[in-house]
Amino acid sequence: MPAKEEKDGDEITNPYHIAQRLIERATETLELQEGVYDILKKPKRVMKVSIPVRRDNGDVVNYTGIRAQHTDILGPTKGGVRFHPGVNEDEVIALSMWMSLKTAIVGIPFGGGKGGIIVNPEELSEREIEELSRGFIRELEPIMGPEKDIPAPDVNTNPKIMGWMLDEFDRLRGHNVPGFITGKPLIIGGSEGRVEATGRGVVITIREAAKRLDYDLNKMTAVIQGFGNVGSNAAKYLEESGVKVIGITDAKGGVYNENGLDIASLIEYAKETKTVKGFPGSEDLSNDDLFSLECDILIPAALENQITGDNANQIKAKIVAEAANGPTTPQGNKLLEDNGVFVIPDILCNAGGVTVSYFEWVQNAMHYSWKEKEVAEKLEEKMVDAFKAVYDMRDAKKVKMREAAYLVGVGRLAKAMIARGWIKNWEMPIDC
Ligand SMILES: NC(=O)C1=CN([C@@H]2O[C@H](COP(=O)(O)OP(=O)(O)OC[C@H]3O[C@@H](n4cnc5c(N)ncnc54)[C@H](O)[C@@H]3O)[C@@H](O)[C@H]2O)C=CC1
Ligand SMILES: O=C(O)CCC(=O)C(=O)O
Repeated sequence: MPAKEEKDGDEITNPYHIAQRLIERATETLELQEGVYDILKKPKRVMKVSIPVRRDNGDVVNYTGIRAQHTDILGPTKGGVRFHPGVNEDEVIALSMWMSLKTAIVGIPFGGGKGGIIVNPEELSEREIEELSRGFIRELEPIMGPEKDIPAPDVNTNPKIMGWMLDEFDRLRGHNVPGFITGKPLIIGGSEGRVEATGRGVVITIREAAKRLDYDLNKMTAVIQGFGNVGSNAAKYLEESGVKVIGITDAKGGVYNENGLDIASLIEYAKETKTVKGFPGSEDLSNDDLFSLECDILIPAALENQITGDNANQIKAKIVAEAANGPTTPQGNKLLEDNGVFVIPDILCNAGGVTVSYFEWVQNAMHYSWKEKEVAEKLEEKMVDAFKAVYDMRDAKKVKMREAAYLVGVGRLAKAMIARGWIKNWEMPIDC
């Protein structure tokens, strides 16, 4: 369904429609030919596959996997694979569109891709998850590869799963292809700093925002929704930057401590118990209460559509840093902006992950590896430049950060279309 069928006042929660609307608006502001939106509004390719898995009890269950490749105009499509019962085609497409914009904003030579399997991994044994992961790659191998489409971790996937996926791909090709996947274990070509990269990048963008807004991080408090890869690393780097993290929730519950949670101990605790809930020395906290807590920084680091027309007015934070992809609906976003909240949009805020994935791919191509310090320095430079590009666009066009990010992302994709001869007789009206 085209995005235009929804009216402006409606609460739009379909991520595909949200992505389309924002891209369309950017193409209009940039006065691009309609053909540009026609290209960007849908993915270049979507492949849906069946993955039969023999369960431990002998039953066979046929799972559905999806891979969307939005555009490869800047390079091979790139993006994570999530395992979640809520995965659906529109969600995966939207996530692939956001990848295209994200890679353009940080200036790396990748297009946008994303994948998912409709499954609750908590219901599967480790052997079953391995079989499912290998099956996903077997089915999608024809459209993947280091110069075509490169997967990585996302919700409920991790380096161990990337290792299985790489092994399956290598067996199919008959030789080692380390650049096929990123976020893999170090011993088989992973990069130092990839596990931490998204959280680290989130905190760099918060620091850059605080500088511009003249806030002192040492006097700030933060709350985080989601304590997986991204949320836990964001918490760690926030604490290191002097921010007091007072509230955290995950899918099973939440914790609050007005004096600040001890993040290193909480990470250990959550590793053992698979949740932050019940962390000694803290009070219980619900997701609803997290959003309305008195704090300076709110970081949604879980799933889409968490900040909506229903709860955005309750948010007291001065900065919302979107570590998750698509955590805010358009209505929620409007309320945040009307209330003067500084939003660091997802396609900028969480771009640290794919940036270090790019460094991993480069190291694989060189058959060489960098030390963590070098990776962290390179990430710092990319994130600072990306933040500046978006912030400068915000000033130049007198728009909010989200719209500015879309103008930078779509503008750079349009520049590539000019360079490839897809658009003729047109010049960028702004520098991006
Ligand atoms: N892993 C990466 O490098 C990147 C991830 N992202 C995005 O960041 C977000 C989180 O991803 P990861 O940390 O990798 O996933 P993860 O699987 O490691 O962690 C997800 C966390 O969200 C929590 N969660 C799930 N549903 C929830 C709910 N309804 N309420 C509260 N918490 C809930 C889970 O309990 C878990 O703590 C996703 O939107 C993902 O697309 C974005 C860029 C890169
Ligand atoms: O590291 C990557 O390639 C992709 C990470 C990702 O899925 C994302 O940025 O949403």
